[in-house]
Amino acid sequence: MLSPAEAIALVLATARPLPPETVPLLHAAGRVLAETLTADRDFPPFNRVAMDGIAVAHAAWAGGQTEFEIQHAQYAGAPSRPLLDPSKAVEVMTGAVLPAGTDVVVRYEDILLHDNRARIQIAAPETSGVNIHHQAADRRAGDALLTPGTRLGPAELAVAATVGAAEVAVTRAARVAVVSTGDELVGIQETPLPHQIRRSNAYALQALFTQDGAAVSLFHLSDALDELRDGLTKILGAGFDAVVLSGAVSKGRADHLPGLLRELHVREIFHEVQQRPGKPLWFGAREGGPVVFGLPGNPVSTFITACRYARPWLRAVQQPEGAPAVAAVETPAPAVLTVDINFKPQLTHFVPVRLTVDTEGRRLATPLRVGGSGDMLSLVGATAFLELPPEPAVFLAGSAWPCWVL
Ligand SMILES: Nc1nc2c(c(=O)[nH]1)N[C@H]1C(S)=C(S)[C@@H](COP(=O)(O)OP(=O)(O)OC[C@H]3O[C@@H](n4cnc5c(N)ncnc54)[C@H](O)[C@@H]3O)O[C@H]1N2
Ligand code: MOO
Repeated sequence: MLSPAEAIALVLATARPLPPETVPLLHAAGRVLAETLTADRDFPPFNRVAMDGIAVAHAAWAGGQTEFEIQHAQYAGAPSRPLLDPSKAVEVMTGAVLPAGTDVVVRYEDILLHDNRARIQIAAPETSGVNIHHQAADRRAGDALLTPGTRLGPAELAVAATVGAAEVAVTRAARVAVVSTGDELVGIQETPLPHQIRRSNAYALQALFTQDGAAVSLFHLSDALDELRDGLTKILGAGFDAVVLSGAVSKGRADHLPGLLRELHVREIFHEVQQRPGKPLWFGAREGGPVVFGLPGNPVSTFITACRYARPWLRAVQQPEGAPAVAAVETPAPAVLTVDINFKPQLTHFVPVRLTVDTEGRRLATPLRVGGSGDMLSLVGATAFLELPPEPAVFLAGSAWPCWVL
């Protein structure tokens, strides 16, 4: 049986970059850039006044002059007017172009203004340039500011806006079908009969994949073989990039999916991974069609396997052509267990935890009480999960293990 590392390698080997598309910047949050955005001008584009006050010639001030007549006022957004007489000053506002002929700004807090004259109350600095954000101090025109493969968060969107990228090329959103299966499951508006439950997995998966920019469609199919076959045939041919099923991949008589998927020409790449939860995980791909994740139906198994296998695939396919696909997939950072964990089976053990940071900056992982992989309530408050290897059987408090942040 495959280890999680072998399984994720097989999953990622199927990831092909999605093509780019152009979207308005307003709709680009969370998407992955498929072009290079360059500085269209210097940053800042002019010597920018950084404090409200007066601008003077440093040479005059350093030479002993402390009283300056105000020649004019320079506001942000107004074309720059030079200082014509170096013994005078210009009142300047933050964001204004520094007037030619001046090279230092003195804050209002450090001057007295009276009768159109300013008296400076502090000693001149040794050099000019104080309180000025100099042209090109941050970047030069033509510099690459954002490169392909960058996820557009708030900071990146601001950069795109400032270079005038009203539209940006991003990788197309992955189209994902989330399909729950099972005759015991009813819709969330329905009142379940005693032998039924409401379907919850699809909502967790929808939220998880949407966070990564995917366009998710929800489906539900019953366990009846004919309905399952008809439904899956339609879904597999509907142009999705990935089909994510939950349930019906284990050994029960109604667990038809592995056989049915083979019948529908979805090539099995693996079935079962040496792990808990999530051992019955199924993964395959259809030639010219979607990849298919058959996630085990128990809610904790569904959630953990979606995070560990489906989400990295989603991130990998969003990396544009040429960008290293594996760069999309973060590596787990170690976290320190706060309690002992005993786990004897020779399986990788995924443990939902809450992460905190101690006074020395170490990441601490406190396991949540999990009543088994059907206990979906145990995931509430989880911020990460540990990946404990098959050996040893006892994981001591104070030891550090790979940890995936949710
Ligand atoms: N004889 C064996 N039985 C089982 C094995 C095994 O190795 N041998 N593996 C167990 C493990 S581990 C898991 S996990 C489950 C996975 O089974 P399936 O993927 O076939 O899932 P189902 O049987 O369809 O459902 C399991 C459980 O989860 C509930 N469920 C399913 N879908 C949803 C949903 N969308 N929302 C909420 N809850 C859902 C379902 O009602 C079941 O209670 O198999 C073990 N059995
Ligand atoms: O591994 Mo199953 O996924 O225990 O619940």
